[in-house]
Amino acid sequence: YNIGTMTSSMNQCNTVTRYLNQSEAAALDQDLFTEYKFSVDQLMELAGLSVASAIAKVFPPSTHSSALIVCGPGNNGGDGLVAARHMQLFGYNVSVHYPKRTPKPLYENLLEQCIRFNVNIIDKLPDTKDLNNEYKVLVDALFGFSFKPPVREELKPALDALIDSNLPVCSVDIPSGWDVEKGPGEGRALKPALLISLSAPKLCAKPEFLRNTKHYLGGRFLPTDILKKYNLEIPQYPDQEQIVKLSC
Ligand SMILES: NC(=O)C1=CN([C@@H]2O[C@H](COP(=O)(O)OP(=O)(O)OC[C@H]3O[C@@H](n4cnc5c(N)ncnc54)[C@H](O)[C@@H]3O)[C@@H](O)[C@H]2O)[C@@H](O)CC1
Ligand SMILES: [K+]
Repeated sequence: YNIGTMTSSMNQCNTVTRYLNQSEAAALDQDLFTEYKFSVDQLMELAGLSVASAIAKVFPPSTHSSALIVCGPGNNGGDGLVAARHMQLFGYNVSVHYPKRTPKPLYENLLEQCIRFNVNIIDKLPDTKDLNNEYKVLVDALFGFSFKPPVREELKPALDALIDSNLPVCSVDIPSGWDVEKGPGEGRALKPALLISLSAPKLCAKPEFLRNTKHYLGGRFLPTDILKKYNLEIPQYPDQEQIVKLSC
């Protein structure tokens, strides 16, 4: 009896049965802002903190000291800027590449905070060989649930750098370049080593698309009524942690 209990708790698998489609992800986001009166800054801070926490769990600073975060123009990029600051506090040596900057106070302030926390801002990405030599882990904060493929020319070099590198890539919410509902598609696609789904997993995070990808859930801010409204059952977060491991 005792052994059985132990085995089953050791093999415990956290799985989800419901995945959000693209319009549900956007609608849930809107509900949090309009009905629950959250500001973007609040949710982005929690999202970015959970991203940094999952990365530190899987690729800790003791073995993966030097990290490069590639940030896109939307809120996914904002999550990356927040994660950059927390990772710096966790002991990483963090660099940020932020090629298309959105001129809004939220992003400008997050970038300024990065600079003040000694995050290194790099305007030009090194070639693949130098990238592989200079960093230990990459963070993909290019596109989130609002992305529609194919990627436009202006951000293609940033996505290509993530795809071409042989470093582990940690994707924020959606592996960039993937269809939010249909996954990586045919041909050349990013293969993240780690995906951190935020608030609830989207369809592209189904296990069939994540065969060699570790999967965590973060963004611990969903009220019970939202879970009910969207028919979501998410695993329980352990204790006070910001993240919960999905899959076995
Ligand atoms: N409710 C949640 O779970 C929360 C989500 N957050 C983050 O917000 C993300 C969604 O943010 P947004 O809605 O701002 O959008 P995204 O960050 O997903 O991307 C939108 C940006 O990408 C550009 N873009 C879209 N398709 C493109 C293409 N084919 N080629 C080049 N550029 C393209 C758009 O012009 C826009 O600037 C989520 O994935 C998550 O990371 C968090 O910040 C806060 C809370
Ligand atoms: K991403």
